[in-house]
Amino acid sequence: MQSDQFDEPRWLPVLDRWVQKLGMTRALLLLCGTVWLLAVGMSQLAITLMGQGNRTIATVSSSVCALSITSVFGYVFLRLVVHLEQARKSMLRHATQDALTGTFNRRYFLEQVGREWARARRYDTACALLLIDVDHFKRVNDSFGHLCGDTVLRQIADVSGETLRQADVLARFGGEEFIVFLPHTDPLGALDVAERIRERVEALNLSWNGKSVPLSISVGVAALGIEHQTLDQLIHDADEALYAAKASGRNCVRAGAGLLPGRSSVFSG
Ligand SMILES: Nc1nc2c(ncn2[C@@H]2O[C@H](COP(=O)(O)OP(=O)(O)OP(=O)(O)O)[C@@H](O)[C@H]2O)c(=O)[nH]1
Repeated sequence: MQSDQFDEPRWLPVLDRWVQKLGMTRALLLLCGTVWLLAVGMSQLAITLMGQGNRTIATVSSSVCALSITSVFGYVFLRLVVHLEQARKSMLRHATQDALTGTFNRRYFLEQVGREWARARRYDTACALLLIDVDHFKRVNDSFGHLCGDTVLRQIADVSGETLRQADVLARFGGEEFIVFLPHTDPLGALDVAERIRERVEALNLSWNGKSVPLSISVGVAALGIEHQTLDQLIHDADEALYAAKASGRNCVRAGAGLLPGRSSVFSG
């Protein structure tokens, strides 16, 4: 997970307040006037100190003053650019990521996958969806505390992320629920990915204050078919499959109706 802390120059809020108070035009005029007076004053001082009337000294001292002032302004400008870029990245993270797990958030998932899903439908390519839900998560929170619960969510996000391909999209869909979009993946491939994630979560072996935390997930799988007119319908199928996984005793993978006609659509833990 990335931190939202960034190195904000301390003078930036002061500068901001100052510009707000005076208005941009007046602040700029005041700044230019001060810099100009400073430049003239410094070069005059240098000329007086180093010998009056000497043209070479005057030229050198004015150049030194101009260079120092340019350096200060260059520094301020560069820090502003760096700060703006950090702020932009931080805003982007807030808009797209879940703060706890570092996965994408629900809003970004629906936006991003909405486009990919439409493309898959349009060009008739395979794609699938997984809904992952932590089993008895309330018990984990109640027995080990919310900090442990948060760690569980992070670990499940990490394990899922490590199992997926780069083109797959993983997001936190709700409290203890994750969603995965698998582009160019047929039903068998999707079941395989779901089962691998389930196995890896089961093997996590997390202990909290010396006690082992029982961990498992249930996964519902749905794959794009002609009956899916909207992304919501695909999600709904995955949700029904997840419900079936919970009803079958949890810690297992279930496929949506009609995903694999004529085959067993069950993987069990
Ligand atoms: N630690 C932590 N807990 C959360 C977070 N978001 C949701 N929860 C908790 O997740 C729990 C979900 O509980 P339930 O919906 O009853 O589900 P469950 O206990 O996992 O039961 P099943 O899904 O049926 O296996 C609730 O206790 C929520 O408070 C979070 O960000 N951190």
